[in-house]
Amino acid sequence: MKLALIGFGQAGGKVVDHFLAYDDAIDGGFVESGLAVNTATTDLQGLEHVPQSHRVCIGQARVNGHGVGADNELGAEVAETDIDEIQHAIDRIPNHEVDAFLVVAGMGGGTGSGGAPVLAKHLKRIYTQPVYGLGVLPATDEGGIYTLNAARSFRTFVREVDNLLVFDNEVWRSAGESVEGGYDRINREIVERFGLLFAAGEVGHGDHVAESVVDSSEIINTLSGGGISTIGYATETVETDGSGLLSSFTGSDDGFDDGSATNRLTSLVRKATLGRLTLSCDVSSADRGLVVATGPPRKLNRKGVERGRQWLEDETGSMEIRGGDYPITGGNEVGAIVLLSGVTDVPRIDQLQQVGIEAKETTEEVRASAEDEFASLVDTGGELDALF
Ligand SMILES: Nc1nc2c(ncn2[C@@H]2O[C@H](COP(=O)(O)OP(=O)(O)OP(=O)(O)O)[C@@H](O)[C@H]2O)c(=O)[nH]1
Repeated sequence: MKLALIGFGQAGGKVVDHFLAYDDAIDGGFVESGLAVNTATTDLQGLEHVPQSHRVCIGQARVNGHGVGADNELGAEVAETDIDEIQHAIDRIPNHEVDAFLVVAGMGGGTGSGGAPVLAKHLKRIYTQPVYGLGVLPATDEGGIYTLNAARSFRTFVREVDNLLVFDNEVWRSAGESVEGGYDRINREIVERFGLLFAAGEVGHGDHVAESVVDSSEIINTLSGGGISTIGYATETVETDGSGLLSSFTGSDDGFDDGSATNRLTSLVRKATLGRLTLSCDVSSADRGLVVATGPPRKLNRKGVERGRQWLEDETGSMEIRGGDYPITGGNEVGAIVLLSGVTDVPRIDQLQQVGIEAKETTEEVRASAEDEFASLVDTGGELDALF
């Protein structure tokens, strides 16, 4: 499916930059346009693939190109004030070619976490296409302000988008990795999972007609109904060097074995679902799901996808599990992407919400005690007045 990608803030911009590179590398055709919006000019300058004309610096009057320093209320304010500038850049996207918008942002900073929900709300008012969010959660040791920003912004972002796809930095970090090196690797993991999913819905890709190609309406239907989504992905290397010539005459295989293809796909679907998800959750709490088998067309079969799909139906107890293929010629990996949508049992989000509630209570306590102090000062003032 064709996406208009809009990266908000530093993390958002970098992830969109990676999406553009990935789309090119796999010839995916799922990116219609990629934009980056930021309050910091240096972040915008650091991008490699987003065209200059698609980089929008907002909040110049307030922060003069220096970022909002993790103040997400300020991030939201400047996004509201400068929404016309962002719209101006979006106007250059051929809107009729776009199946959906995807607003990408780190939830822990100021610009993206404040601005992304504002932009999503605006887009939903203007366009008829779905508006999805891709929210990156901060790692837990990044500091209180990041967690607090994420806790506040998450609720708003979920409310404003048609579905919030989530990626949790905490789960994907590796010990001993530099921050920058780590982000580069993590960003590749992000775009591989979400990119393959969206590329799968881009009908007409490649020259092979799969048994049951996933199309964009299946992705849209799985995401519709709102809430939050997570993705699992697993791959296996396969032999692809059978003799093509003879097999094309005999109709026999080039190493293709229906039974083992079925088994392979079924176990890949299990691995993808039960392995590391972009956001950990209780799989049985998913409301809807989509299974996509990727890889060389001759290694994919309908039965394997169907078995995997049925297994996921049993795991989730949901009747809304869809399935299909995304054939990729030339590779030697078979994979399964599992999209779980409308998940509700997510410990990480409960933890974030708890932080949000505690922060609100602390703020209220601080305010109440400040008011008490002020009142007692006024009282004392009254008593003092009476003395004179
Ligand atoms: N996955 C990933 N996360 C990132 C990356 N860069 C920053 N982050 C995360 O994003 C959060 C910080 O958000 P940023 O996008 O840097 O901040 P911002 O939206 O630009 O806001 P300000 O810097 O406050 O103006 C932190 O939780 C980081 O862990 C990245 O390239 N990839």
